[in-house]
Formats: sequence, structure tokens, C-alpha cells
Amino acid sequence: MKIGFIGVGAMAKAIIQGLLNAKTFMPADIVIHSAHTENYEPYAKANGLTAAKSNREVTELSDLVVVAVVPELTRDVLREVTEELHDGKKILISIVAGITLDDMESIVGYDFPILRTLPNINVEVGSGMTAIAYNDNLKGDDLIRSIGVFNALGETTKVPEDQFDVFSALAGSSPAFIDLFIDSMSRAGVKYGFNKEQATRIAAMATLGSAKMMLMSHKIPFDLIDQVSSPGGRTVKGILAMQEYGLPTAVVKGIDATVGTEPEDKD
Ligand SMILES: NC(=O)C1=CN([C@@H]2O[C@H](COP(=O)(O)OP(=O)(O)OC[C@H]3O[C@@H](n4cnc5c(N)ncnc54)[C@H](OP(=O)(O)O)[C@@H]3O)[C@@H](O)[C@H]2O)C=CC1
Ligand SMILES: O=C(O)[C@@H]1CCC=N1
Repeated sequence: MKIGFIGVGAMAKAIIQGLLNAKTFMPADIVIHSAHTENYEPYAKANGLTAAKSNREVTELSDLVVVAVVPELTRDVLREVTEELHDGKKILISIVAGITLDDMESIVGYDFPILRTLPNINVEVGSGMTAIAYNDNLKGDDLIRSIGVFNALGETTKVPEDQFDVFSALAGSSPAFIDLFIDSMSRAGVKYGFNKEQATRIAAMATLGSAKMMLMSHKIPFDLIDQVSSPGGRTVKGILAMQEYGLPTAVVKGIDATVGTEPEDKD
């Protein structure tokens, strides 16, 4: 089975690296093309991937065709490859935020198998969280095979399409928010004399461990907060100060802005 990528930017590269790490595909079975030869050819060569000369060639050579361009270009790219998609065997996979199954069906055809996903950048290290939705034409082994690509890169969860934008904020964008939190912790460490590298490592390991605790203990966040907050100790003072300075509200406001729900956030 071959998987092709139309667009090889940050997200496609994270998926490809994750697939190579997981040995889900042989490098030569990963076919790529993007806008600039100087971007995709050296990348293909460095990783032993197959570089195609066009989006149409990627589609022709692949069983699973992943669209990984920015939303604004997606419709044009789908129109470009519609003919090659229709050989009766191919499955279209989109990782594009904001483009619905219906949007895609209206371009490539209503009788065509499509998996809509919203992965996050952590697929690169096998700890991704990917939303999935699919149309009625994707079923049986094809469904298992196409979802299996993302299960090999972490976890998948079925999400109603009208919740994809919220999922995108909570999982697609949140790695950047968590990185901001880690960087803020690390800068606090620097303020008190740690070097940045060591402070970042400490903050990142604490974040990783806390996420693991949350998932493995099945406790709610506030039970874990209470476990760390010794009576009369330092942690509760820190929690109260963070609340006073608006951390929980800042996070919700950040998600609002990402989803675009507030009137001032509308484009
Ligand atoms: N970044 C993330 O964390 C996430 C991104 N996504 C979605 O993934 C998609 C890609 O995002 P991201 O990787 O960040 O974006 P990038 O800008 O990093 O990558 C876009 C890619 O599209 C290529 N491209 C541009 N025009 C064409 C064309 N006509 N034909 C083929 N390829 C083309 C670019 O080529 P070149 O490199 O040659 O210039 C580039 O490789 C978006 O739709 C986004 O919504 C979804 C979840 C998370
Ligand atoms: O910033 C974006 O629009 C994309 C979607 C989720 C993560 N990156």
C-alpha cells in the first residue's frame, strides 16, 4: 500500500516522520509533492521517499491520498486531482482544518470514500490526538486501513463534524499553547538562576508526567491539584496566584479566539 502527500509542510512532515518511526510504511511507499521543488525533492532524498513531479502523479501512484495544503488551496488542489482519484481503489484523506466532507464530496464526487481528520503535531513522536469523521463510502477494510494510519501515530477519536473547529483548538492548536506554558515556566526558572535549557527540560518533563498521571490515574485535574498542594504548603499559594492573575480565564479566552466564537475573533 502506498500513501501520498499533496503538500509537505509542517504537518505532513510530522505525519511522515511518525509513520517512518512506526515503520508503518516503507520510505519508498511514501510519495510526496509540494509547491516548490527545492522543498520537497531534498526532503524526499534525505528520507528515501518517492518524489512525484505533480499532485496528479502523487494521486496516480498512491492508494491513500493525503491532502495537506492550507485550507485556502484545498479546493483548487482537489479539482486538480479529481480525475486520478477516480480509479475505483483510492481513498482521500484530508488533514485540512475547516473543509468539510460535504465540501470535498461536492468537488470529487458523492460516491467517493473520504476520511476527514484533524491530527496534531505530536503525531511525529507517536503521541498524536487525531479527530476523525468519514463519509458512507468509506467502510470495511478501507475504513480500518485509513484510520489505522492515525492509530499508528497515537490516538484517534470520532468527532461530529460540527465540533471539528473546537477539537482543532483543543488538540490541533493546543500543543502551541502548552509550549507557551512550558516556556513561561522555563523563563520563571531562568529568573531564579537556572539556564534556559535545563529549565525547559524540567518544565517539559513535569508537563509530560502530569499528562501521563491524568491519563493513567483516571483522576480529575482538581484531585491531582489537591494531591500536590500540601496543607499550608507552597503549591496552593502558587495556584491561588495563578488564578488571581487569570490563568484559567486566559486559557478559555485563548480557545475562544482560536475557535473564532467571539464577535471580535471573526475574520
Ligand atoms: N500545523 C499543524 O499543527 C496542523 C495543521 N493542520 C492542517 O494541515 C494543513 C497544512 O498545514 P501546515 O503543514 O501547517 O502548513 P505548511 O504551510 O507548513 O505546509 C503547506 C504545504 O503546502 C504546499 N503547497 C502549497 N501549494 C501547493 C500546491 N498547489 N500543491 C501542492 N502543495 C502545495 C507547500 O509547499 P512548499 O513546502 O513547497 O512551499 C507546503 O509544503 C492545513 O490545512 C492545516 O489546517 C491540521 C492540524 C494541525
Ligand atoms: O493553525 C492552524 O490553523 C492549524 C490547525 C490546527 C493547528 N494548526
